[in-house]
Amino acid sequence: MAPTTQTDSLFADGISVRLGGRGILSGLDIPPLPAGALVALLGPNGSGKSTLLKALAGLVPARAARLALGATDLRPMAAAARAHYLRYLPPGLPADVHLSVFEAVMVALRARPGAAPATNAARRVAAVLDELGIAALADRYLDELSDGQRQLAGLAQAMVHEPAVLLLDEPLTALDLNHQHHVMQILLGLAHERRILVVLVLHDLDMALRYADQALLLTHGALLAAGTPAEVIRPDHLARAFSILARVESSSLGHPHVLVSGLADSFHS
Ligand SMILES: Nc1ncnc2c1ncn2[C@@H]1O[C@H](COP(=O)(O)OP(=O)(O)OP(=O)(O)O)[C@@H](O)[C@H]1O
Repeated sequence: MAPTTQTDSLFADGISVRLGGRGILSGLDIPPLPAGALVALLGPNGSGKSTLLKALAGLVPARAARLALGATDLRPMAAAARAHYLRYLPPGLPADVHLSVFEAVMVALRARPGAAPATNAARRVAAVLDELGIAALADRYLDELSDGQRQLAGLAQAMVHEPAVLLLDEPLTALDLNHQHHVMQILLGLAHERRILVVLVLHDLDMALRYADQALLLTHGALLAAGTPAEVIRPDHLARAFSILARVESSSLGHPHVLVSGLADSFHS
């Protein structure tokens, strides 16, 4: 396997996925996503966001004209091999796994090629739990945690691996407001300081406006818009994608917010 550095961009062109006899993604061209970027994947329910992340991770059968991390062609790799480069975190961890949080993160770390010796590994696991503010959960069992706590444990599993690309499917969904911002700040740090490409599905457009470097907006399995969050999260795009009448205004704190004034049924397609 060719060595890959964490400074490579992800290239995904002509991504097509069929599931259950239906075309879910049809020749989707994603602009190159650079290492070190926090990319928000946006779109209405059923628009193909999860399918796209799974296609990148090799978890659903997909065709691609190009799928590469830098010069490394990911297409011939099965999901297990791709996981060394791209780590997919589903929206919820299975609730029936009887491992402690520490053990679960350790298992993830040991699965990494060239895993660190045991004492370093234990230190690394403890550091990640600490960084996420869940050190107190280390000895708790996954099947005894709340959904939000389990989501943070899943994030620790994904982070400890330090892949080149993190693919996070709705990582904020079960989290309270404090943890949502905490996690976004951690992800921003992973992107900007450790040069990891973080692609995350978000339903909260304000979070995307506030934290993301780039945004991708999907509708009906196609890319409606790509660019900076301000370029993507615009009234005309929101009307077409979400059938809402909305505008973006700056709050008194200087953060942009989406203000919804109504539903735009006439835009619904
Ligand atoms: N295994 C499957 N078999 C058949 N169709 C599927 C399968 N998985 C997803 N789909 C369909 O693919 C489309 C895209 O689903 P996907 O989960 O990617 O959407 P999403 O944008 O992530 O939605 P949400 O915001 O609701 O999570 C939907 O119409 C869904 O019904």
